[in-house]
Amino acid sequence: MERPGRLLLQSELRVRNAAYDVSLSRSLLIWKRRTSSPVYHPFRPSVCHSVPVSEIISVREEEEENGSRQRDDGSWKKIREREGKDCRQAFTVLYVERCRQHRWRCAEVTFTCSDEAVCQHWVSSIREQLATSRPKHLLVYINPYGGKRQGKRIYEQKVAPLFTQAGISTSVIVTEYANHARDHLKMEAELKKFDGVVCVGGDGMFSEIIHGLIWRTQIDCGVDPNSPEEALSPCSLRIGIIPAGSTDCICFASVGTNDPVTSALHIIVGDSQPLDVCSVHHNNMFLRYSVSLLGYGFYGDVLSDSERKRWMGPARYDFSGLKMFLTHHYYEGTVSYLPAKGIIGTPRDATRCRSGCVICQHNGQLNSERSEKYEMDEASDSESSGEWRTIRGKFLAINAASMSCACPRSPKGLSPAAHLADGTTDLILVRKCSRFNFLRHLLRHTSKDDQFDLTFIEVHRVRRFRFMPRHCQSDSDLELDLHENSKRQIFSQICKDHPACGCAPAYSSWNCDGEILTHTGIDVRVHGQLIKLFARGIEELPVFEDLSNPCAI
Ligand SMILES: CCCCCCCCCCCCC/C=C/[C@@H](O)[C@H](COP(=O)(O)O)NC(C)=O
Ligand SMILES: Nc1ncnc2c1ncn2[C@@H]1O[C@H](COP(=O)(O)OP(=O)(O)O)[C@@H](O)[C@H]1O
Ligand SMILES: [Ca+2]
Repeated sequence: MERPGRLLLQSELRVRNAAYDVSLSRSLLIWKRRTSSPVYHPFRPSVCHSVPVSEIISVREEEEENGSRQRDDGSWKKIREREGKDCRQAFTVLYVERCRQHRWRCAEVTFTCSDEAVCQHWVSSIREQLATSRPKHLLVYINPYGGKRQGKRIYEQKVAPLFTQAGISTSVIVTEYANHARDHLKMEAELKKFDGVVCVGGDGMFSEIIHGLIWRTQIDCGVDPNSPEEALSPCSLRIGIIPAGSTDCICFASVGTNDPVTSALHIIVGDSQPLDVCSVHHNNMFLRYSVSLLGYGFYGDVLSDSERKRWMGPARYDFSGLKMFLTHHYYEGTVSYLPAKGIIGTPRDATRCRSGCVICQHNGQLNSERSEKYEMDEASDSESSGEWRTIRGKFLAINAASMSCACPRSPKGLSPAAHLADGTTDLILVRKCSRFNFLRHLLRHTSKDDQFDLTFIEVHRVRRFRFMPRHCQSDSDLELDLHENSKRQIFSQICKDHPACGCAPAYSSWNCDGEILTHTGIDVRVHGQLIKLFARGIEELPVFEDLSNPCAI
């Protein structure tokens, strides 16, 4: 915990009729009960509280008459003047309180003082400290059809009242069709008016938002977003995620919980968490961006199958997951990758990406130095330097996790040691194995056991990778792709008719943050810290009482 630093203000104020010494510094608000005797009272409620200024949600003035509080609106003032009653001034501070499992809630404390000037001085001093990195105007997109179709209700009931309380103004767009938010951000939105964008929906909706925002940023900065070699310009607007989808793994992996109120509070206090973004190309043609999972084979098949079962809601993933596990298809192809050099951390170490992650800071710094060098010496990272490695084989799944991909289904995620902002992605190859072994691997996502500690799994931390399915010898041959796909449809029909024939389809599809990609041969590149979220990474849970507690000073 932070030390209080130089005091800006100190007064004796009352909280629920007890006297408190209240102090404000740039970093902390502390209220400490004045005790007449130094004797410890075990049954008295806690006597000293402190709140980091960065976690104060808002402050509002109240007025109090003979102990009964009333909001400070004009009508009350008139009554007071007319009747000339004995009034005391009060103000309420709303602040973040931590609950179980990384959840945040809004708590409040009301201070009363006899002097109006003192009260106003307190209110204005606290407000002054809240300024800087907090958003004032937000552009909100709601997907009314995501998850359990509760997006609009969640926003209106749980989030909008908090934004109002914090003095944030909003422009709200309820989307009317898929890609509405993306296209609005790309072409129409007056981004200069806003300090951030809020996405109410799931991973698919978040994907729309980043596609709009990244595209728009490149156009505004004169960068060609189609080129796989170009260094993309980072987006300045932060994005807040109010989880209202089916998996919500981007929210879960960056906040630690899928809770709309917690997300709203991270937005209000102006948190900032950089995030890596992968660009996905096919033959130098831009396809999509990905921030969480890019999965071929198992996760691609689960997604394709589940899209037809949207009516089931989030349960469609369990249904399709079981079905694709039983189907047990494998796919042949070639994976090549460029291992991340000079970084600290590996996909199999015990460190976890947490709030203020030093690995993200170190590797992020390294990336920005590298990209400066890269601009001077364009060939430094290319194939010509011969660092690429190639693996040919039969795979049940090929997954690239740019972040842990933790979600309620798997609280540690697809790659538990992956980092939000280290400029790398963890490439996980699951080779063809028995159903029993694949089940062991899958089940380990939900237990403490290491899901990579199996002979048919390998995992590499990479900056770039490519995949080429076996049947696609010349990757440029789109016609062949189409031809093979129609062949595949015929085969799958035959396979349905003759379930025992055992032949597997040649192609799966890529699951790119919950969207299906139309091409199978892809070239993926990580762009370190390209976007920023209103989040701070998962907070380490406190182990024991902090010795540097300012109340102890
Ligand atoms: C037999 C026991 C199996 C347990 C396996 C648990 C592994 C779960 C790992 C899930 C990783 C999810 C990564 C996130 C993907 C989302 O982008 C995507 C889309 O999410 P959305 O519907 O937009 O919220 N969801 C899925 C399931 O593909
Ligand atoms: N108004 C809309 N109507 C239909 N689809 C939409 C609408 N708005 C967004 N979408 C699309 O819905 C898909 C799923 O959204 P998402 O919020 O991720 O929910 P889920 O987590 O349930 O998949 C996304 O691909 C998004 O592009
Ligand atoms: Ca990463």
